[in-house]
Amino acid sequence: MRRSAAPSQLQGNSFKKVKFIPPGRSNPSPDEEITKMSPDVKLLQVAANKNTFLQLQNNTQICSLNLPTDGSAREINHGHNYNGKHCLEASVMATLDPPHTVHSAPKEITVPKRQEEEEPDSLVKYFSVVWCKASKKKHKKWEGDAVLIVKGKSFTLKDLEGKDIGRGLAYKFKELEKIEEGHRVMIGGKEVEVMGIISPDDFNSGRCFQLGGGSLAISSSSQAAKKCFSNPFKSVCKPSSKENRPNGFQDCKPRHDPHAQNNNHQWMFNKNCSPIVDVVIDPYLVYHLRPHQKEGILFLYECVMGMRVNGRCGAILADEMGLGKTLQCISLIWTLQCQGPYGGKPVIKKTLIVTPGSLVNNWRKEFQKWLGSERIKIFPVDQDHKVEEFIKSPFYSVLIISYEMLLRSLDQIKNVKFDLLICDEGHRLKNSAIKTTTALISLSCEKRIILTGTPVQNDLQEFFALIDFVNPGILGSLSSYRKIYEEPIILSRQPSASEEEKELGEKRAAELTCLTGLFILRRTQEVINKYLPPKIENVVFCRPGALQIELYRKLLNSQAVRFCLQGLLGNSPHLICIGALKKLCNHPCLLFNSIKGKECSSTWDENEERSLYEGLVNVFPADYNPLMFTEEESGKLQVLLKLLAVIRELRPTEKVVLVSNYTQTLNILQEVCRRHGYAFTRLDGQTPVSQRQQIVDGFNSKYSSDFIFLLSSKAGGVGLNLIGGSHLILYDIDWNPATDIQAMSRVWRDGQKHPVHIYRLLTTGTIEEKIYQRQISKQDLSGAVVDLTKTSEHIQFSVEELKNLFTLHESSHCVTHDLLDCECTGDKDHTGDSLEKVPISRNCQLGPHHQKSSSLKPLSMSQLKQWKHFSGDHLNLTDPFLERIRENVSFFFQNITNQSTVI
Ligand SMILES: Nc1ncnc2c1ncn2[C@@H]1O[C@H](COP(=O)(O)OP(=O)(O)OP(=O)(O)O)[C@@H](O)[C@H]1O
Ligand SMILES: [Mg+2]
Repeated sequence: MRRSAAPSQLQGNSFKKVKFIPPGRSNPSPDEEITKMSPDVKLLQVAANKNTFLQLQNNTQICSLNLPTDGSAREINHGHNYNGKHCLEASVMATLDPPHTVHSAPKEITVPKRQEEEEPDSLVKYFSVVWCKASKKKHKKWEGDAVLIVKGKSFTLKDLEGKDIGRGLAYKFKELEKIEEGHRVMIGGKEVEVMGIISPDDFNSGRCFQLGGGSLAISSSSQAAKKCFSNPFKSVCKPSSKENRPNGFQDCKPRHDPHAQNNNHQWMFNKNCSPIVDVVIDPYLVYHLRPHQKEGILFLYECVMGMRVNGRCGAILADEMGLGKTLQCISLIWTLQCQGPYGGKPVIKKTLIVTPGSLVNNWRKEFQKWLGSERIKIFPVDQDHKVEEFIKSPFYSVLIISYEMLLRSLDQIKNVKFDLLICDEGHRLKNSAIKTTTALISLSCEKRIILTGTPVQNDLQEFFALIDFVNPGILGSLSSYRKIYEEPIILSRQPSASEEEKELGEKRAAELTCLTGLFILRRTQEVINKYLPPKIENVVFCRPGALQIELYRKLLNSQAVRFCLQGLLGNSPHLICIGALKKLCNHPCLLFNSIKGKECSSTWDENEERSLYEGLVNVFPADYNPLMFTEEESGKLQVLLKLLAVIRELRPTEKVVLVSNYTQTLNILQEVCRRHGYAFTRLDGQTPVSQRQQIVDGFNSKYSSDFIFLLSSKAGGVGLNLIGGSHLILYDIDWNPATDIQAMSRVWRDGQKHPVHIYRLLTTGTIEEKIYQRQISKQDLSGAVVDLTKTSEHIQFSVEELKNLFTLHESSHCVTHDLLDCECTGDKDHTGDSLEKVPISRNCQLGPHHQKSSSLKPLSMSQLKQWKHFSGDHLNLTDPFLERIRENVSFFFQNITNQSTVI
């Protein structure tokens, strides 16, 4: 029989194909490769083996990067530093349950119930097959590889993208048991020939689809990290034919020693057979590097050099905020720009760093901080420094540009040959359709790094986009990824999932984590905790003012709210109601402004906003002037003022970062600063990008007289260092815990000299408490919230939830505490069991075994219970700041991290 054009004939069947050869690259036959192995290369290996191979040394002065040329180097890299760890590290990123969209899962088998009962599970078998349309032709022209699942008496045929392409029933039971290679079956109009057996493990993990899908160039199994330096020829078998497989497929032996020295990297990158030299990081930098940063640089080096995944040069560094991703990249750039493993020749000449506009100058400053101005010539693009200048001058090696400017200068940038591309805050590339992503994809640079402090596995499709950006095609096409990974994983997380579906989903998730863990690294804040001062976090429940309560009641009685509670959510009136309540919590004058603004507006939506605001204006005093607002009208504002006063008094040299999500609220806070003579500076969405760094530097400077930094968290939170402030007050709460966490991370980071105090202000019994509960309750950590781009518009509310949201709890000191099932009455310091005893539960797209605690994760209810907590009436408050504000506070939660750190 001739099997012309069947893919299997060219490369062996799907699970026998050569591994580690990325799609698109030629896949030379093993024999060809072996004959190419020149004596020179062997000599070179000997030379290489004599080299002191590259390890991260404990000596802070020397940090050299490994070049994997022999087995020992392999062990150092992956046995010691990363083996298995990456799967673990990568897993830490995942935080959330599956997104709300539920995809229909591929149904493996549909067998009538009665049959299923008769057939034992052990009869599920998997085969790799080739298929073609049924015909009477003698010489078959096979059309493709596929996976055949035989369960009981039923067949399912899946193509290598995971799609069902055929189903069948019948066959006698005994015959089914005998299926082996060479066997032919007819399924749904297709003729199928069995090529080999697939182990359940290979099927469950999805590996049997990978290579044939033209996707993964990575070794199989959880040992992937270790194997990525193994011989690329190791899995090679001759195309299947009965002659050379006398004992059946499973006895098939590799033709070449899988443990032989790996020269693959050299084959690809050292064609001139240059001598191998150690790549050593500048001791000037090493002196400052933290251990996790040394590890991170080694990781980035291995990724961009194509050492972790053969021929793939992308990486995602997803360290939590403040871990010094910038310094790690600067070290990498400086190292690669000066040297390389082959003949010492530099690996890169030009680097492109794309970053949010507000951070262009931060990058410049960091380069200056760590390398001074002489070593490396960087070119930050701003109004006065255009890309043309960079292009014309051979002087500069690093171009730093904002995402917006990149789009405008794309044509010019495309003409420059960049060897390394770094995308800071790169989670924005999670949408492959947006212009920025397509622009960056169009750049030919192979070595790509995404930096992000935000977890990247919240949404499996966004995850795919990020992975596909750094290592294009590594997960195959989006459609095959969906079938093989996303759908089974999501399905397995549904409450209705069967055991089988759960197992499959978990295995696929584990496999995906392992594969991507080779080039994703995430470390949590804990690795730098020991370098940081203590952090005292407080959740402060502020009693609402009398006017606030009256207006709140009135709003809840409005027709608009009643409509919402009847489930009439057509034009999203609930969002308008929520917005009004939130404004009221910040200050009644904001609500007043909205009412007046709408009265004058011709676009006032008759049905919704009018019915919400009806009669409200009468609750305000007749001569109410929002510009003359008083501080007593808002519970939170009163607390804020007392807090500012006590900070000023007790810590006269310390500064405060005051955060709100709303510009209008910042206006009020600014007015309050003015009234009380507090010097302030402000950064919000309107602040020109060119001025942002200056404002930040000004505040951080010890010579600055500014006491307060007014920050709009959404506008400018990401990436900023505000270590000049040691008190951070979150004036309002966002639905999305990530926004708040981002803001909080601005002050508690490397370089902070003082103990950090964080105050989160919530109005007792109101919607703010509900949002907080939603943030921290496990159930609500689902897809919609932990992502900076998601807002309340993305959250679906049931009528029940709205009922709860639209309730004012006037008699409670703290509804959140009431919900904790805590026995205490809040009359003394109360802390539950030690925090360690409480399992920290995090929901993760990639499964339960990928969970790890982290200080930057949203709290869970059970964790909150472990915080010290007490009511405002508590007599002996030891914290002098809390003591001063207690009068307006009904309840406190407090947690101290790093209490023992000596600063
Ligand atoms: N080894 C170090 N020693 C001292 N300071 C350091 C070190 N590494 C980084 N820093 C400082 O820590 C601060 C935070 O670093 P960086 O801005 O790079 O964090 P990041 O990981 O990018 O965080 P984000 O996700 O918030 O952007 C910077 O001021 C940086 O200079
Ligand atoms: Mg950063």
